[in-house]
Amino acid sequence: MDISVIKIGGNVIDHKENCTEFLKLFAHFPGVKVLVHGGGVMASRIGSSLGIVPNMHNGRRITDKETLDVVTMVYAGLINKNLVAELQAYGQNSIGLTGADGNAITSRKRPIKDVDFGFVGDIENVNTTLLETLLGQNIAPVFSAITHDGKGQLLNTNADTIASEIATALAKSHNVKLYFCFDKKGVLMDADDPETLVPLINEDIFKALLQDQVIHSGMIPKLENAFNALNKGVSNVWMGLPENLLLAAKGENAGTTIESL
Ligand SMILES: Nc1ncnc2c1ncn2[C@@H]1O[C@H](COP(=O)(O)OP(=O)(O)O)[C@@H](O)[C@H]1O
Ligand SMILES: CC(=O)N[C@@H](CCC(=O)OP(=O)(O)O)C(=O)O
Repeated sequence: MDISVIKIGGNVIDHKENCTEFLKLFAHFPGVKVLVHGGGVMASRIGSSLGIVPNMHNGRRITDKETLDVVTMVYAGLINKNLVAELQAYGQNSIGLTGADGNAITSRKRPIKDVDFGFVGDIENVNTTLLETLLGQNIAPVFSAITHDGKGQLLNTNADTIASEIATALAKSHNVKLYFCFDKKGVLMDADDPETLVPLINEDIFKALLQDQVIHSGMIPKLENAFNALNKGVSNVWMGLPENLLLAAKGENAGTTIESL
């Protein structure tokens, strides 16, 4: 099968109009597809309103017990169910999942090294049989950023990592393309200036831009996940604005394409 794995960032879905525009696009995107959504900005805001202050390290959330409850409610509940309901309205049958549903994604609580990330899971397995069954019925799986350890514990997992690991697992038997849609035109030399787009990036350029702090915060895990997918058999990896998704699918350069060395 030709499969598109599309990730949508929290900064896009946090704006109703942008979210709706993206979901219509996703519903009409040709072929078989999987959606993975973030929502970090919403979890931070809703958590803060409950007195649970966000704690980030290099773009990744430190997830204590209270934060895990917040992210479960916000990602797997509020966001995931609203996205699925809206997709149904656009004629795209879809099913909202955490990693626990259908045993879709198992992960292991990250061991404590320099930093204790708390209830954060590193992915161990993606249930491709389940995904193939759903995709074969033209039901789009819609994943929130929650996985489980198989022993009853839910874990928070970066949504870019989920997209990358799903794409990689499916790439063992299918032709998979991975698209990261977010609130910027792509990788930028100046994150506030869309005119400074970097149209192609490889790992050497990434390391140099990281050193110069041109790339920071959430862009670090996004690019690490992009290279991970490319190095493990995903045929194309792209990042950019949701409205440029169709151009990207046609191979037109409207964002940043990730290249292997
Ligand atoms: N060089 C860069 N180019 C574009 N964005 C960058 C760059 N460095 C850091 N960023 C930041 O990374 C963010 C994207 O990461 P993140 O917030 O995790 O995305 P998402 O919306 O997908 O969750 C951008 O909104 C931007 O603020
Ligand atoms: C462990 C970890 O960092 N989890 C992420 C999951 C959500 C996410 O990735 O959302 P965006 O795509 O909107 O950033 C978090 O809680 O922020």
